[in-house]
Amino acid sequence: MRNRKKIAVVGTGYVGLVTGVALSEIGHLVYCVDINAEKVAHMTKGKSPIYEPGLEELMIKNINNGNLKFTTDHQKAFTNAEVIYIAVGTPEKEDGTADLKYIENVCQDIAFNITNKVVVVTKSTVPVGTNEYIQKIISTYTKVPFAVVSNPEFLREGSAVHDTFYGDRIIIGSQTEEAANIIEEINKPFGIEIYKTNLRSAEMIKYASNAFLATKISFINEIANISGDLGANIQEVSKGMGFDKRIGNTFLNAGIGYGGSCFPKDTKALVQIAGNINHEFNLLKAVIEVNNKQQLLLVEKAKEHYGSLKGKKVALLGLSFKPNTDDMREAASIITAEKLILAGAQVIAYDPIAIENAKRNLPDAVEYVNSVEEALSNADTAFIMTEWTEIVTTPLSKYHQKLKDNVVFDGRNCYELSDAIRANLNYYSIGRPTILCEKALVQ
Ligand SMILES: NC(=O)c1ccc[n+]([C@@H]2O[C@H](COP(=O)([O-])OP(=O)(O)OC[C@H]3O[C@@H](n4cnc5c(N)ncnc54)[C@H](O)[C@@H]3O)[C@@H](O)[C@H]2O)c1
Ligand SMILES: O=c1ccn([C@@H]2O[C@H](COP(=O)(O)OP(=O)(O)O[C@H]3O[C@H](CO)[C@@H](O)[C@H](O)[C@H]3O)[C@@H](O)[C@H]2O)c(=O)[nH]1
Repeated sequence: MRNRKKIAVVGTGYVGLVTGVALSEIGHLVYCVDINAEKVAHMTKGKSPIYEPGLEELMIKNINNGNLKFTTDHQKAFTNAEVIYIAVGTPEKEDGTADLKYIENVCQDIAFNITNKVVVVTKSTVPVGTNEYIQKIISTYTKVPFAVVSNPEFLREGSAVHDTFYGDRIIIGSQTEEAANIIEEINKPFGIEIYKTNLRSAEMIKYASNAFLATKISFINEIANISGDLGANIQEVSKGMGFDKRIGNTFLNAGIGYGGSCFPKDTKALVQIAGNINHEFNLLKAVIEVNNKQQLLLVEKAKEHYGSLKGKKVALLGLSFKPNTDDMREAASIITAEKLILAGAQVIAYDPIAIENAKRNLPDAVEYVNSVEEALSNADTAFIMTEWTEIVTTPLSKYHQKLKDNVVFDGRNCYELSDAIRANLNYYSIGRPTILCEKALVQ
């Protein structure tokens, strides 16, 4: 390949691993470096440490053709590298601000190990001004010339590989044209629109995009929360709104709120970033509050239905924060399971992929089973938390057959109301009229 570069990617989480694999796929020599030796050993054997459709196949292909290497050794990865991508975590601290400790460590790793002129590209989501801070830390410890570029990541978990090759835009923030051009050249083969900005705009574009999407979700959830009782159906409302191109027809699915590793932490971080310049971001604070309440909605509906949940056996279907991922970070299933157990209920949980991760996140009292059917067979009622294909394709007649109380609380509006009526079920969903059938056991 012409212009083949040695590229290092630091951090092999959802962003780093996918970035490294994609860069190797377009022909670069990529060293992925991580401090987690167990993970590196696993990846060296062609095993992905995360569940991400299509990722492992591309990993194996590029390990075998020599384009993709994994190491715990920063020196090995950085020696002669022309570009270094930073993709380590920026989790939230207790006060909601982004914790930059992993970024700071990587800056030192970079400063102590680079051997030649290099472009340092920040993929991690970092507060406005952080790339200048990165520049400052690295230059404190090295005389080797380098430039810093902000290249925020917009991939979604569960479709990360697809999003990397078919994303909507690539943002390149830089103080120097030379560095921006190098990163532009690297990205051209993806054929995605590239927009070049200054460093701080690029950093802000990432937070603003996530905050806007979170706002869209909380907005539609609030509309849902009044629609059901008013006899409107939120799915019709969303669809009707979405015909307006200014609104757009995506990200208007009402449900039990947003979770995941990004929206909850990035909205809180942006509130803090605004606070640093004495701006009260009231809109975003409301978005967060609406979401916190939304995650409790199914438990509240169940308490209203039953009076008390004491002794009730609840099938909790879908545990990850969204389908097609094993990520449990900020999943609504966590708070739901906690509240159910606190109310004296028993929780029987099922997820097609995330059970191992769920065991580390859900209360110890939760029992796990191996199929939707097994969960339903052992339960009085079901809570649908994540719209995995396996869950949405389970016919409602199965719920009717198996659940002792014949009641379903659907947090993702997986079924048509007409199907619930036909299945003779008690069916609660989000922003749609509740179906209460005569034969159902209402206690
Ligand atoms: N997960 C997503 O969907 C997503 C999408 C866009 C942006 N982001 C942002 O990208 C960043 C990374 O997120 P993630 O979910 O991929 O993180 P992650 O927590 O899954 O992975 C981070 C990895 O970095 C490694 N690491 C930490 N310090 C290191 C060091 N000094 N050297 C080498 N490796 C080190 C860790 O061992 C871990 O494997 C965050 O800022 C996040 O906000 C995430
Ligand atoms: O209409 C919708 C769309 C999403 N969600 C929920 O929102 C959360 C986040 O979903 P999604 O955005 O698909 O997944 P993420 O992988 O968290 O991706 C978001 O966060 C990433 C990390 O910053 C960004 O890169 C992506 O662009 C951004 O979509 C999940 O709990 C979804 O169930 C809804 O409730 N309704």
